[in-house]
Amino acid sequence: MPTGNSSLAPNSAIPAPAGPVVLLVLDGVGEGKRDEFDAVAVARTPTLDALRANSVFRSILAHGPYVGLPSESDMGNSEVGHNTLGAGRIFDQGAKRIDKAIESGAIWDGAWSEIVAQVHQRDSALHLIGLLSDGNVHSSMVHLQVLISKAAQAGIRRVYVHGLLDGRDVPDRTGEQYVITIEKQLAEAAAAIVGGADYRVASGGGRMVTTMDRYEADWRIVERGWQAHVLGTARPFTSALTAISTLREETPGISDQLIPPFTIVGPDDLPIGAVRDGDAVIFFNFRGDRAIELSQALTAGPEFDSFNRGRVPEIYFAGMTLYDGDTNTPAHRLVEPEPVPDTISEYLAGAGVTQWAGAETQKFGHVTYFWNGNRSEKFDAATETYVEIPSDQVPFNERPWMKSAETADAIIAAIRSGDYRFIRANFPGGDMVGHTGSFESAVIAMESIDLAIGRIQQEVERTRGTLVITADHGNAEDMVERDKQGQPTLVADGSPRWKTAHSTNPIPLIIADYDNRVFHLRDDLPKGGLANVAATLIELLGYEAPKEFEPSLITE
Ligand SMILES: O=C(O)[C@H](O)COP(=O)(O)O
Ligand SMILES: [Mn+2]
Ligand SMILES: [Mn+2]
Repeated sequence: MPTGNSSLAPNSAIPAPAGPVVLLVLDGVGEGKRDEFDAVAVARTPTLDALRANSVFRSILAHGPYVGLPSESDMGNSEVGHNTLGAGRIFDQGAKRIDKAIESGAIWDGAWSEIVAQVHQRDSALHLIGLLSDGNVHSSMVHLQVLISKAAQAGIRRVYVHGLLDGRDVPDRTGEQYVITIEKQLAEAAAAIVGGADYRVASGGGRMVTTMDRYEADWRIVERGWQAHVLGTARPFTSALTAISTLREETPGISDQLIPPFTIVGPDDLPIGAVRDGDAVIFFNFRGDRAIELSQALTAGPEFDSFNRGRVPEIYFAGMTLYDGDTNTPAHRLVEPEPVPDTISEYLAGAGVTQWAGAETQKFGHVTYFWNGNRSEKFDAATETYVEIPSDQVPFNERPWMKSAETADAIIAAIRSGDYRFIRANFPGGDMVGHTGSFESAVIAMESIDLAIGRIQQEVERTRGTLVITADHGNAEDMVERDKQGQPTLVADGSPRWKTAHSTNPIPLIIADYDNRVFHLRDDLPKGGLANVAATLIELLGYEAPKEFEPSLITE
């Protein structure tokens, strides 16, 4: 039985097209300066260029307040972007939700009191695992700092931070600064505890090789994190700063995200903060995609078979928030999420509109789980199909074409089947290759995506459907770190300081209709953004958009 809301009325002005409405989300493809650091502009993209020139085209906003983030300077990201695309409305998101729970004190109403009770009763340690970053995408330094202060106030005597290095949502090669900040706070907090306390960084590693895998793309990443944080058997160092400087010397130019995992050991060569029976563990990341797998490893029983965990400590585990609503992962959390109700998928399922969603592994959950308001189950299994194409397990600058061709194959098969009225897919190249900081690779990523779009476009045209192309946030269109005036910055040898993070740029919206329907862009929505896309899609499918949605960007 569909769980959908079935109140979509037919649109009297814009009829449904003969063929499907096909939405392509080009992950991390914004509207840039079209200069030599804009991989989207530098790439040879004849199909995208022709679509921009010959169909309905405008740019829309995908950052900060337009996707529910605190300020204009917050770059967008995939979670909030796909949540907003699917919800058709703007909700408080990510960091902002946790910030509010800290302000109101609600953060201490959930699992926190059980954590404190456990640590006192068992005379055990509290472990804080997560990303050391102020990118505000997966985690926030402020949240970690608040937890450390609160632990000290609660008189907890042993606190160990297992800190992952970012270099992906913040400028690269800045990892040390975050470690220095946290070590200083840990030392101050410990010094203030009467009778002495042990507050230290106990392990770490670059986030793309340690712990933060997503969508089960490569469990070995989580296994390495398990060894570093839980077992304490990663490569030993006497401090996190020594670890980072040594590992950097061994691989000059290494990105923070790729720094191998490490464990801090004491003079006896034993790990200072391995996870033991009776301990409490908080994963302080708030975003789910890259937090689910370690959470599973930390809480699953003997049936767990994604890697061999060896010793499995008996612990109290809590996440910062709920990471997966369908599997209730994790069972304990500090902040309860606000569900996103009445997404576009739910409305379409309720109206009986057949839907297909697909992407390669790296973004599969984005077009399903995030798109559906953090829900991985379908609304109506009878009318929805999800297809995942396995991603390569390599740094993506080495395979920048990713699975663009295979994704196009799957979309074309879905169109040809005639079974689906709404098809949505994600092409990750602009984002995943943009994050590597390799400009040449990002150009190739865009060219391979353009080739894929060309093939899809022909099929949409042949079936008299509508092709809609947008993105979720920027990345590949601005590949250089800029100063406050927007000028590119250089490294010591005069080469550009390549940027690995997202941008705050607007993103494109292209609507190419091949059924000769008449509609125009509205001119009264200059601040239109991702939240306006769902209503636009519903109108393009031939229905009236729900009243609670942000308005459609088109009019008859
Ligand atoms: O998880 C990541 O890869 C980055 O932190 C954010 O990228 P995404 O929001 O595009 O997934
Ligand atoms: Mn993205
Ligand atoms: Mn990204």
